[in-house]
Amino acid sequence: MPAPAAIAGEALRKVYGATVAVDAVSFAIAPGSITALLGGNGAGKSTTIGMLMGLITPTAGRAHVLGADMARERYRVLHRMNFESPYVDMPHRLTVRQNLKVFGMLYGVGDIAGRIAALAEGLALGEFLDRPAGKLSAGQKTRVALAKALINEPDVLLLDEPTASLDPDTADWVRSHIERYRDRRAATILLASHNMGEVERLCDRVIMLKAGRIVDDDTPAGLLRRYGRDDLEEVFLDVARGHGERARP
Ligand SMILES: Nc1ncnc2c1ncn2[C@@H]1O[C@H](COP(=O)(O)OP(=O)(O)OP(=O)(O)O)[C@@H](O)[C@H]1O
Repeated sequence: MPAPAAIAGEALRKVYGATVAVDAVSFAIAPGSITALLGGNGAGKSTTIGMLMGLITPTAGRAHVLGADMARERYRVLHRMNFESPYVDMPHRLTVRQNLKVFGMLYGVGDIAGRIAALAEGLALGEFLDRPAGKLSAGQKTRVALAKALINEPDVLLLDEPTASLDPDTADWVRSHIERYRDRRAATILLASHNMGEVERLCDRVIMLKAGRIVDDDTPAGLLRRYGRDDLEEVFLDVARGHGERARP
C-alpha cells in the first residue's frame, strides 16, 4: 500500500467575489518528494499554498497536511511544517539573529543558539547575522527567509519562489541546500516558482495551474516527452498559450 500523502488537496476551491482563484484542485503529494506548483501570474499558486498553510479558508474542499484538515485542526501539525515567501517581511529593527531567535521560540526549538549557528553556516548568513533585518539586500533577505523556514527542521516545507532575487550562483547553492535538506530529513517540499531551470533540477513532479485549475500533472521528464520539448520553459509557454491540448494524457 502506498504511504499516505504528506500534502493533499481535495477539490479545493477559493472564490473572492467574482474571482475564482482556485477551482476543483485535487492532488496528493508523496512524503519525501519535491513538487512544483507552476503557473502564470494569478494562476492560483499562492492561494493554494495559503490554504495548505491554513491561512486561507477554502470556499469548498479540503487541504490536508500530515493527515490534518488545515481549516479545522492545523494546530496538530503546524509545529511540523513551515513556509517561506518573499512577500512576508520580518520586523525591520530586530537583527537577523533576534528574528531567528523569536521564530525559534515560537516553534519551541530546543537549542536555538546552536540551530541559528548551523543555519548561519549552511546559508552563509554570518556576515549579516547581527545586522537589522531592514538593512539587508533582497538576496540576503531571501536567504534569511529560508533560514526562518528551516528553523524548526520541518517535515513539510511550503516555499513561494525560494530563489527570488538571488543571483544565479547563490540561487544554485540555495537549491543544493534545499535538496540536501530534503535528503537529510526526508522532508516533503511544495514550491511555487517561475524559474523553470529550478523546477527541472529540483522537482520530482510538476503540477501546472492555469486560471485556478490543474491543467497538467507529471514528472519534468514526462512533460518534456509529451509536449515534445527540450526544456520546461517551452512546455510552460505551450500551456500558458493553450498550445498544449494534444499533449495531455
Ligand atoms: N485576497 C484576495 N482578494 C481578491 N482576489 C484575490 C485575493 N487573493 C488572490 N486573489 C486573486 O486570485 C487569483 C489567484 O491569485 P494568486 O495570488 O493565488 O496567484 P499566483 O499564481 O500566486 O500568482 P503570482 O504568480 O502572480 O504570484 C488572482 O486573480 C488574484 O487577483
